Amino acid sequence: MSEITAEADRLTGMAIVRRGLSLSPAIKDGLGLTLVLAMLSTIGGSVVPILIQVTVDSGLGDGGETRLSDVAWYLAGAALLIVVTGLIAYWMRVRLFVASETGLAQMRVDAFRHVHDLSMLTQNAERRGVLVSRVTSDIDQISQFLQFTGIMLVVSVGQIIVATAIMAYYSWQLTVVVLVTFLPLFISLKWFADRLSRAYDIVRRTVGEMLAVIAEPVVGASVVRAYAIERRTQERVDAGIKGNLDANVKAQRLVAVTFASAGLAGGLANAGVIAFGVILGVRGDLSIGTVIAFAFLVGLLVGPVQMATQVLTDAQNAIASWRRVIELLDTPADVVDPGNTGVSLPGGTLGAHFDTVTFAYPDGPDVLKGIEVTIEPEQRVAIVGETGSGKTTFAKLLTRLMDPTTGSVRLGTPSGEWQDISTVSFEELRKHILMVPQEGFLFDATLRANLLYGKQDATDAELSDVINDLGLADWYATLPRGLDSEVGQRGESLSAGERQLVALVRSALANPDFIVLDEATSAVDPQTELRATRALDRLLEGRTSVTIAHRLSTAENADRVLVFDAGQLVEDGTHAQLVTAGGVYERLHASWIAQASLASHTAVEPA
Ligand SMILES: Nc1ncnc2c1ncn2[C@@H]1O[C@H](COP(=O)(O)OP(=O)(O)OP(=O)(O)O)[C@@H](O)[C@H]1O
Repeated sequence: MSEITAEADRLTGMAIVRRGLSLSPAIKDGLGLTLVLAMLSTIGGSVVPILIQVTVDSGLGDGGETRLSDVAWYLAGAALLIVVTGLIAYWMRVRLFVASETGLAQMRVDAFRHVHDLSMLTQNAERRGVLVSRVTSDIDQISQFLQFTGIMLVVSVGQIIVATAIMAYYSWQLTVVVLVTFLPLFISLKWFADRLSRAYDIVRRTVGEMLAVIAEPVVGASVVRAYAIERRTQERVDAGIKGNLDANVKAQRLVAVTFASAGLAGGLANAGVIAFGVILGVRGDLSIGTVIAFAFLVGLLVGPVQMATQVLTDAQNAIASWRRVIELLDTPADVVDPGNTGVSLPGGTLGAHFDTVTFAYPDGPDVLKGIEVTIEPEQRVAIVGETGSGKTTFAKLLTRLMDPTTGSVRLGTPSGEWQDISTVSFEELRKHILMVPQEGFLFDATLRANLLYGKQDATDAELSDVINDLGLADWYATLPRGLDSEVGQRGESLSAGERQLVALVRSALANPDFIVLDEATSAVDPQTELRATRALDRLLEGRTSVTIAHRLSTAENADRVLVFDAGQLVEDGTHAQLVTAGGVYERLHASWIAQASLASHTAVEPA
């Protein structure tokens, strides 16, 4: 049984980057050349101040002699250099973009597939949102880092090194002046980055909270209106928006401080350069061109320092995101698909055998204990039991949505072989056994597209045959646009009963030999109820079925009733045998009868 692993928690930042790159090898494709281009464009940009110096000095001329033709050449050279540097920067960005997007697209595909391989346990409701955000926003964060911040880091570091080297070549005294001015900022960068990172964490958290308080009343609009809680809802929304605004303002204040500090340091450095430059110039140690070039070189330091805190924060976020995606990819799939190595199931209608099956949810007690039972082919079995007795767990094990903790579940025929379902490929298994939920999930598409989830390549003729066989032709004829009707998000344009019918048609299209059904509990109108009962009867004909029964009639009409109590199979027989056996079933049956008579009594009572 696996939870999202914490293995990646132990990796250092660099190890995460290495692991991340090995999972998306396309990112590294041609990275060497891209880095060389990045360095070339940096050097190109840094050479401009040198050209300014030689242009100014030869323009003003040594000893009063002006060489205008040289100035023209230098200017032409500078223009050419700027154009070439621009082209190199463009080429570098395109290469970087293509490589990182290709690599990350692969990572998205891998992560998405892996989410599907995880068992229903790992993907339980509250984790689903987290899993989706790993595939989407976490990978976006890495992409942002690789395409912008990461290269900015390389370019910025390169720019600082090259600019400092050129400064040192011109004048070590002025270089010391500049570096001393920037030193306090360099030292405090990490402190700023940590504070900014924390501030952004709060921004992200408040974005989540804000979206939740906005989305909830939209989804539950009818409840908000029914109970007239618009004001309270609006107050919660306002508070959510305000929280996000405050967090953003706080984070942006920090950004503004770093920007202003770098600008201030640049201004001070330039003032120092001019002051000391004049002194050195007067002594004849420095030319005017060199002092002007220094001012430009100081400008080359300001940009990287202004961006440094942002770069460090983005780097931290990207590493955290990479860590989360790696954790997801490292989580072992606990229900493993044997794929091509899987065995086939025998032909003919299948039965099932539970061989001393025990099951416990992660860190929980055994919820199924030593279940030993054989279900014959074509048998109609009803499962009954109190809530929490283990009925759904039994059904999930039977369809391999989860694997038993101990023991095995097999499918086969009494005369043929029995195969452990963990050795059968998912594809083969789904051809034979299918779990029909109370209501199928509906996608925002046409009714036809939704039905075809049962069999993607079914023709229209096949589809209408199945609908006719289930006796549902009159139902879809009542829909305004027949099979082309749009069902809306999650099927909201259909009634609960119609959504049940969709689940039945899908399963009939899939045509398995064995159906495991969670009987619908939601009340529907009598006409749809009748249709659903008739369709279900036809669907189960000639098939083996196990139904989690919530209705009296289902248990009464079944060939066999299995009664669960606190994770144990306590009774096994027909309705007639069990209803007077003095056990759990007799008690349950009595309470069903009582409920049914209460319901009919209330129905005829005047209001
Ligand atoms: N995802 C889960 N994680 C942990 N425990 C679970 C999980 N799902 C079910 N259980 C526990 O396992 C036990 C059996 O649950 P199960 O859903 O199989 O019962 P059930 O008979 O189908 O109940 P119901 O009729 O209410 O659906 C219960 O105690 C339940 O709390």
